[in-house]
Amino acid sequence: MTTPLVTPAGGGSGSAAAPEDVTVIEVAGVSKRFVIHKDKSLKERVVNAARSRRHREDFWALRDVDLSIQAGSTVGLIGPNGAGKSTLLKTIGGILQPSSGTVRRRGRLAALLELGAGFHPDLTGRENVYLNASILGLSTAQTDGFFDEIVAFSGIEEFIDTQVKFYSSGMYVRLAFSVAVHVDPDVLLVDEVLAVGDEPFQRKCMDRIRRFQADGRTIVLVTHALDQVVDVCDRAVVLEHGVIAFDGAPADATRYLRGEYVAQDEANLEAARERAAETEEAPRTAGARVVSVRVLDREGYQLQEASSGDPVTFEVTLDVPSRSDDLVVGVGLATLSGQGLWGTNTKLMGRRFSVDAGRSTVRLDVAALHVGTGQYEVHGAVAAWDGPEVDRLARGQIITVDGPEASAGILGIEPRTVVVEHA
Ligand SMILES: Nc1ncnc2c1ncn2[C@@H]1O[C@H](COP(=O)(O)OP(=O)(O)OP(=O)(O)O)[C@@H](O)[C@H]1O
Repeated sequence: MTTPLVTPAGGGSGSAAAPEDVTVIEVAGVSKRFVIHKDKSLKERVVNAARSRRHREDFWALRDVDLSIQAGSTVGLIGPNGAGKSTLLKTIGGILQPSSGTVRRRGRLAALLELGAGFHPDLTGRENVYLNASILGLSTAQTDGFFDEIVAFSGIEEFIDTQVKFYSSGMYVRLAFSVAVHVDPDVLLVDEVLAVGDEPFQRKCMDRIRRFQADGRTIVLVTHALDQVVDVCDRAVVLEHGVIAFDGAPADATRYLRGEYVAQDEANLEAARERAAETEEAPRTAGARVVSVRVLDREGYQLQEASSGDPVTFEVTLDVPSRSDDLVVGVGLATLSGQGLWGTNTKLMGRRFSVDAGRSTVRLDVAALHVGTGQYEVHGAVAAWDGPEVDRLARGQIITVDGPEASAGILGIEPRTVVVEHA
């Protein structure tokens, strides 16, 4: 059975934007259980044939989730793989029924969910557009009205009479997104499938999403593009293991999640170190640790504040278990939400060196710190010359930068003159 791209949930008008204090989606105590069937080995199946052929296991993809979404908001659902984001989005869209709890929706809801959902593979693009529209309750004449626009936006005119089973993922998403946004929904649910579209199409989709926002419509977006969440959303919800771990401002949510990813990376690094220590061929860099990273002025004093364009020195302090000439030391800057901005390391700088066992400091001079007004995280890392990173201090220091007065943004680019010529 095909899943409708658009559901007439709540029977909304599909046109007027709802006032902002109206809750359009109310998820209350929602849990979703999947039953996983694990095939046993052939031997087990033969031995236990009389009892059961399959082994069943319950898996809770969502646990007691509460979420209210107001009209006119753009909410990002973020979190690690398998956290339950898509399951929650499908539950909101009415495509999955919760095992317990309730979901209430208001207004017409359009959903762009996983690849394969929404379209019937044996039907052509044209037939699928009409099928989806009829599922929504639109007449053929109404569908005729927006058909050309859908096809033009999708950019796949040539293939509109081809069965969708022959579509590439990108073509599929182009048509699916186009249908979803042209049927005048109050609420748009978008799963990360947009990422399979090429860059120009993704830009077009983002433009359309911004237009939706300007119209006061509601958008729920699942994505792994954390910078996009900060850019587009006014609220972000972090899901982890099927529960809401954070709900708030996008910059705070992405910082929280990046912190979790760093903690996970550190746990992985630790496990890799332990594994390396157990093998005889453990690299000599295995136990290297970044103790601190600081930004200094040329006199060697630590800077908490700097001006854009200042010469600075990054100082990384290391603990190394044994003498090594195999180390790469790196430093970098990121925004407070964790978006990486810049980095360098001693290998990129063509500088190989050796350090003795124990504590050492490595200083990297930078001619000018060209960043705009704001606060930045400074990180330090150590890696093997031809191997993986062995340790990283994600937030060694925060530095406040006073950028060029006449410019805004992350880059510290100083504007000089304005020339106006009259023709
Ligand atoms: N139909 C299903 N049957 C069994 N398990 C499922 C089903 N759908 C999802 N799951 C499981 O539920 C968990 C949550 O899946 P979901 O797709 O919602 O995660 P996600 O956060 O969207 O992940 P990703 O970022 O990888 O897309 C996963 O462990 C997944 O394997």
